[in-house]
Amino acid sequence: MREPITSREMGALDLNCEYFGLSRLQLMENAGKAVADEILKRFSGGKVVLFAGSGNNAGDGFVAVRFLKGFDVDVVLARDVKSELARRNLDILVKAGFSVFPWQDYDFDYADIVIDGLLGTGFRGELRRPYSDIVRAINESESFVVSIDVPSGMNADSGEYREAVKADLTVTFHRPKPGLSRSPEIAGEVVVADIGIPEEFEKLAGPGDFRLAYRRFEDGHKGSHGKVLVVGGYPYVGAPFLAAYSTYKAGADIVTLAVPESVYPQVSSFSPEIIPRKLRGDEITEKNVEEITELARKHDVVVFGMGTVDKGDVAEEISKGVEKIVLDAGGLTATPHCRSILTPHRQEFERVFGYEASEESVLVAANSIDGAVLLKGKRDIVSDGRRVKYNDTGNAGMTVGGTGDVLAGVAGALFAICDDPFHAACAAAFITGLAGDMCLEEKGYNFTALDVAEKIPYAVKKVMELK
Ligand SMILES: NC(=O)C1=CN([C@@H]2O[C@H](COP(=O)(O)OP(=O)(O)OC[C@H]3O[C@@H](n4cnc5c(N)ncnc54)[C@H](O)[C@@H]3O)[C@@H](O)[C@H]2O)[C@@H](O)CC1
Ligand SMILES: [K+]
Repeated sequence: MREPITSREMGALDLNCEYFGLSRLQLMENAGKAVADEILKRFSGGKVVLFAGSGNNAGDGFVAVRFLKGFDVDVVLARDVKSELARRNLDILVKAGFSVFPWQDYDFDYADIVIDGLLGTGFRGELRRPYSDIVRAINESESFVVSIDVPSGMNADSGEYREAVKADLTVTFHRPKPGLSRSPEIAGEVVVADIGIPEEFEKLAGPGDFRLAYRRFEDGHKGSHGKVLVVGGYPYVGAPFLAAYSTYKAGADIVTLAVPESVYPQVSSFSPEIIPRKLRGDEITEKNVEEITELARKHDVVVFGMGTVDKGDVAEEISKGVEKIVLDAGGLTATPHCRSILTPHRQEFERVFGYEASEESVLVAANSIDGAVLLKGKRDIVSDGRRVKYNDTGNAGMTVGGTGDVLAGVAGALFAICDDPFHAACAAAFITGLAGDMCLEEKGYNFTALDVAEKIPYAVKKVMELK
């Protein structure tokens, strides 16, 4: 059986499908048809009662009954249908003359088959009435019970339940939900139905991946959206600044930029938003490790290396005293001792790891660290040693200098609020490329890294508004 998928990951995949052109309505049609097919394999006729909730789980049920030709079907609504897609499918049933009843008016005395389309992966908390009444009625019946996706009342991820439908058969979609194997006593026989999501979509970063990493708190205080320490500079000045600036643009609350004395005067005059810190000496060396580690204590993540050359030793020492680090440019030669994201381009990757850049070698490289490798390229490859994703946003205009620094900063901002380096890296690659694509649309190919940074908030807005 395929590896389970959590409801958050499934939600991300389903947003990605929609973004790549495979609509939720199509998926719902396939899901409903799959439920009907499993019933048709086992029964040739009889009385069916579909109990429907208010979400897409109900929508799958409305589709399913359309395929049960020759069965006597009653559709029973627990409450008003809220999901627009489910509503569309319910309207079809009404138009087609199906018998539809509100639960409070329905006299449930007999069914050969009950279809449980009450609650799926959107279920939270505990069953409220009338759901609890319906679940009890289903469990008291002698009917063959088919649950759609998960038995209603069960948490799809943990398998926990207080009161839940006891299914004879659960038809779940795409991949099993983790809760099903944790509560086999209520899941019954589990069938994993293919609903037509291409394998490749599992490996393609999309807006769903960004949403897995990005979080906003309504009641947030200063700092709750991330505190990032960016360390870099010398010989280059613009690179660490670009990274720090982009960290803000990707939503971090506090960004501190620490650079050596030699470049401090320039860097500190760039932007009033960034808090500049002066590191002793003309370039970053081992003697700065203590002050950097001390500074890092007030931050969630350190982004190290932009504008430096061969500072792997320093980066490695810093990584011993912090929890999360993003390494770029001169920091890449380190083997980090904490959770990390490495952002090499092809040449850097091949120099540091000694293999030709490929999906396989990125996977192997990522396996050697506690974190993720984000290989930048026409098609970015992200891996944490277990999972691999590609990212196809971005365009030829992004070969301009500095876009790598932007990406490192964005990765830092996302890593500060998301503990999973793989999700943070996928999100960073996707959103930075999208910002680049928005630049291309507006300005043609002659945009700069600063233009990409400026577009990050708009890319974020676009992704967060997707439905
Ligand atoms: N994600 C996907 O890719 C796909 C999902 N599909 C179906 O969509 C389902 C998820 O749909 P939804 O996200 O709409 O969620 P659900 O249909 O599971 O339920 C959401 C509804 O239940 C209500 N609800 C939540 N907790 C409750 C509680 N404790 N008591 C009473 N009501 C409660 C919510 O207010 C919401 O209206 C899946 O389980 C699956 O059946 C399919 O259509 C195929 C594709
Ligand atoms: K269900």
